[in-house]
Amino acid sequence: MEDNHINMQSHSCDPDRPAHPGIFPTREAGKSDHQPGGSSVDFPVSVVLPAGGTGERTGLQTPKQFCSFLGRPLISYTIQAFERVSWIQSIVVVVAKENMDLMTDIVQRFQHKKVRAVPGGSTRHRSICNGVRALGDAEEERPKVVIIHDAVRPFVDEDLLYKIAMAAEEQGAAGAIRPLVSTVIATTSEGYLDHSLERAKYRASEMPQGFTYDVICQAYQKCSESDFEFGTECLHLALQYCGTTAKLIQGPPTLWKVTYKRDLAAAESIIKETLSRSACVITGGSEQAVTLADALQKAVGALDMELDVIPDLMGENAGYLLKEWNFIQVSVNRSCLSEVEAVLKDLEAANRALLHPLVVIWVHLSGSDELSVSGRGVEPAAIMDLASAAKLRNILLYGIQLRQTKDTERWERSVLRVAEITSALIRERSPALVGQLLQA
Ligand SMILES: Nc1ccn([C@@H]2O[C@H](COP(=O)(O)OP(=O)(O)OP(=O)(O)O)[C@@H](O)[C@H]2O)c(=O)n1
Ligand SMILES: O=C(CO)[C@H](O)[C@H](O)COP(=O)(O)O
Repeated sequence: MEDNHINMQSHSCDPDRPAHPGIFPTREAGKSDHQPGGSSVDFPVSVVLPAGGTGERTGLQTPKQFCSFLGRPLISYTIQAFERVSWIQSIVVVVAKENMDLMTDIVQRFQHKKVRAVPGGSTRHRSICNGVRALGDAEEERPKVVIIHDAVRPFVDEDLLYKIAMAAEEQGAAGAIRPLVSTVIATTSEGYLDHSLERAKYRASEMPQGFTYDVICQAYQKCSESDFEFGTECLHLALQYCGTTAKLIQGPPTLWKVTYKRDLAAAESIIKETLSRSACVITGGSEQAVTLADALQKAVGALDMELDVIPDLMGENAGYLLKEWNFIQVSVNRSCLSEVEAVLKDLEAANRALLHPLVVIWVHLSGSDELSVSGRGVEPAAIMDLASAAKLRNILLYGIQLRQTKDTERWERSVLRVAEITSALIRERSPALVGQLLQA
């Protein structure tokens, strides 16, 4: 259970919390991307992402690295996890020849900048070897350290990459490990137990792994056809052919490799959970909106989502537009969509919401005397039209309507419903509900 566990209660300090599939909602709006501990390496590091497999074990036609979550292929999440690390200079993605065009299209569509694709081989080692060779094409661009990471492990974070790169530079090779979940046994050819290994002494070898360029090149130059055909462990090649003993570093459980169909569902759920951590409420400065936002903050806190409350998206607050935040625009007694239209325009100007569908929720707080939104100006069709246009830009717009009341109990119930609906809309990102005006 541990591997797919998602901690629903705590936030950024939990080391086992899902790492970032290239999505990293930092708490500080307007600042540049977070660098854990501010660590950076001062030697050139490049990455090889083997993505040339067929994903037979998923039982699907599409190789797992090209399966999409929220409209974006898995490989793109993995690439972004590396691309956002400032000290990584280049990324080589190794794909099967027949998928080169698809990969080029992904690189363009999701605006990957540090990436180039090279053709893979018939086994994982052959693919990795092609990637490493491609890094050596231009002598002046040769990295000091090469990080190798399966394209189908999207949840890798900068802290671990830093540790791997530093250890690889010092030691020649380094790799991530995890404790074994099950005991490993050896079987006889007749299918009986031969012996079992003492579990505490062994570890599962995971990715990422890092090597100095010289070590990994030499290992692939010297290794046998049998290694290329049947080998599964780059660290072993470094030991056997270069005498390099790898430093091993324990990584988080989310390093696990998408292998079976159920892993794709688990990856999707982690991606959704990560994208749903934070939202900001835009109040327009109205007193009632601030009261509602404060009440929402309390209610949503219990649902494990953090809300920042801001009056508008001006000045420093414009930083929110560049982050993986969701937006809740509260409009009070104003049954027109102008405020949420302004938010959509700001997002468009900031060129946001290309990589992941972003959620914008319009909360219309009507006066106790107002009948309904449809009775006063805004027709449900208007929000539907606005939402359809926004959806083309990968923004999912939903509406929630609630009525002010002096009846405290009723008001609290309504606020709780807004919080629940908001949380569900942000988590699920359902395209089917886009443009709907829900009643709280
Ligand atoms: N000839 C190959 C085989 C595998 N890989 C890559 O190596 C990583 C880990 O391998 P694995 O999980 O075994 O992927 P597949 O070989 O695609 O899966 P399966 O064994 O189920 O077919 C994947 O990113 C996969 O695309 C590769 O680049 N070239
Ligand atoms: O964990 C690893 C250690 O090097 C590799 O990702 C693993 O060996 C890939 O193997 P397979 O292709 O059999 O899934």
